[in-house]
Amino acid sequence: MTHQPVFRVALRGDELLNNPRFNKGTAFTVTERKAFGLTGRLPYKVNTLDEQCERAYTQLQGRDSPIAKNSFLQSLKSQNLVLYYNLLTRHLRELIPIIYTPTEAEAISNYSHLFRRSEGLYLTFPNEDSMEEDFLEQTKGRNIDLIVCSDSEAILGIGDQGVGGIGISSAKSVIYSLIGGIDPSQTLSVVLDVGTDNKDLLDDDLYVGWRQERVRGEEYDRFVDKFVQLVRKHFPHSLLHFEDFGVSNAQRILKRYRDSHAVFNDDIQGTGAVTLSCLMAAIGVTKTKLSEQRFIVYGAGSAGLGITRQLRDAIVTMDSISVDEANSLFYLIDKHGLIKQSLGQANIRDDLQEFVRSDDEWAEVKENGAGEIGLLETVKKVKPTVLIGCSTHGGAFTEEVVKAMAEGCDRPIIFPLSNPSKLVEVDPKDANDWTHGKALLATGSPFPPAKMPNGKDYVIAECNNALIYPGLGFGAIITRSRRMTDTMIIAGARRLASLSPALKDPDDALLPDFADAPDVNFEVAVAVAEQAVEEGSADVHWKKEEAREKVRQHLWRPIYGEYVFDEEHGMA
Ligand SMILES: NC(=O)c1ccc[n+]([C@@H]2O[C@H](COP(=O)([O-])OP(=O)(O)OC[C@H]3O[C@@H](n4cnc5c(N)ncnc54)[C@H](O)[C@@H]3O)[C@@H](O)[C@H]2O)c1
Ligand SMILES: O=C(O)C[C@H](O)C(=O)O
Ligand SMILES: [Mn+2]
Repeated sequence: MTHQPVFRVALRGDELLNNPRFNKGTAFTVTERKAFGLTGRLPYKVNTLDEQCERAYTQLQGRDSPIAKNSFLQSLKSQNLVLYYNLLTRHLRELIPIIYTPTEAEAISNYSHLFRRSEGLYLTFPNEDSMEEDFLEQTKGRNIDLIVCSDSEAILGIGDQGVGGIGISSAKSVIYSLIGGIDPSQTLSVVLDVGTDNKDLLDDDLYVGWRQERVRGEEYDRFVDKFVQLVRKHFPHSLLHFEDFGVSNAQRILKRYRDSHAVFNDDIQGTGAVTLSCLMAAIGVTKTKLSEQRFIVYGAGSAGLGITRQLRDAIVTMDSISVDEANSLFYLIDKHGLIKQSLGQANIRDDLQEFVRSDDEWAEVKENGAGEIGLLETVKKVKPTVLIGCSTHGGAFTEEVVKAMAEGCDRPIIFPLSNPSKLVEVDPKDANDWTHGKALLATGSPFPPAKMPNGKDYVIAECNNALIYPGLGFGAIITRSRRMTDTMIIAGARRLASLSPALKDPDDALLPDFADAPDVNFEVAVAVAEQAVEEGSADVHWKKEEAREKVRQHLWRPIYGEYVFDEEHGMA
């Protein structure tokens, strides 16, 4: 039986019932009801957490659509955190897609219309002067270990969502607590509302954010910098997680701050890490080396470039080849086709320069190699072994593309990673059918199993950064690391790869199931913590061998504590 912790609490009556962090609803005991002035405020029966979960689950089943379930759970979260997390823990596989990808995308795009209650911290451009005051007000009395923030410019694949981006910061924070075991009261979700260029939102009278075009350039940088400096000043040991920034800001901000604080960009680094793990599992099945692959990455934004760099670095380290040789294995395609010289320097972002292909290579395909080269042409010429999609272009991997790829290699590795589900580059069921079960598949959103020619199910791995970032973050937090280093991330990715079901059975999924995500992330956190201590990124006095026990001790679990009223020293 789990031991019940004892908390000193200063709140009474309605204040206690209205505080989601401390509220237990009908689970307050008779003694607590007397001590906290609740006897007349609650119905007679004292429920157990099991009973409360059963009731909440039944109520949830009464909602008929994913978005209605999402709203129900959102409201439960604002009433009783322990009950919310406990319920989710019991039904992880079923409920993660409701509170996270893909349903959260729908909730975010309707944010202003679904709005009922605020959550997290809204830092809005015109209120820049009071930013520190607002920040301190929101975090008063709490020790914040984790801050998730978004400026909402590139939310999943659905683009600029303005103030609704608070939804992705909150959902990512929830996953940290649910899967990673980070105490939710030590997390902070932030939206940096710097306006929006989403015309529908600008035209919407009910829009609840700052109805102005996006601030860019120096003013934007100053605003972001002010926020980052506040985080560094007040919570120097925290992890600052950036989510769904526009591609050029994402890269720039990460580079700017990564040597002075533990910052982490999930779309770049989290996605790079989970995809590396997934690929390691896939080449375990094909019995080939990383450096023997030819890669096409379709969509060269935050995720595409993050993945490319992560894979490239892994190839250099693991297969001991030069950076140039490793770069030459990658073909990146974006809106204007293959990224090659004739696009012109001005049209190619700086951070893509090392992956620009020469025109000469394409002289047989197009005169002088100039002109746009599309996906199908690239597949036919390059004969890729790996095709990764992070383009937001639903259906881009057509039957012709997939079949052309299957002609060039025995076991095509195809990861259509765009979210939410409707933007997936190819439905995994189709890719499986078109390749007669030969393709090794993973997607960014959850999909049902595909049928193999022998009638067996092929479980589609969910290659979503949520399978790894909670563990990466926990590993960094528990070691009080002041940097999130590449080596810490690789340690986590390798540990995740080692847990792939396909290592035991090549017909099984490439990555562990999300139902096992808490155990998987525990292992990732241990690997990251070990690495942080060993390399000296950690700021703790314990040894690498103690990492496992330390992670275990710090895991937060959604159970009720026993409350003692203490007006003077209690929590409020
Ligand atoms: N599975 C995961 O864990 C994961 C993680 C991060 C992002 N994603 C998904 O990947 C997608 C991209 O995310 P991002 O953060 O990199 O966004 P981003 O805006 O930084 O990048 C998208 C890129 O795709 C390009 N693009 C758009 N249309 C295209 C087309 N028709 N053909 C080729 N390229 C095209 C854009 O020009 C841009 O460079 C989203 O759908 C997102 O949900 C998945
Ligand atoms: O949010 C997700 O599901 C993964 C990823 O960070 C994305 O932007 O799509
Ligand atoms: Mn994201």
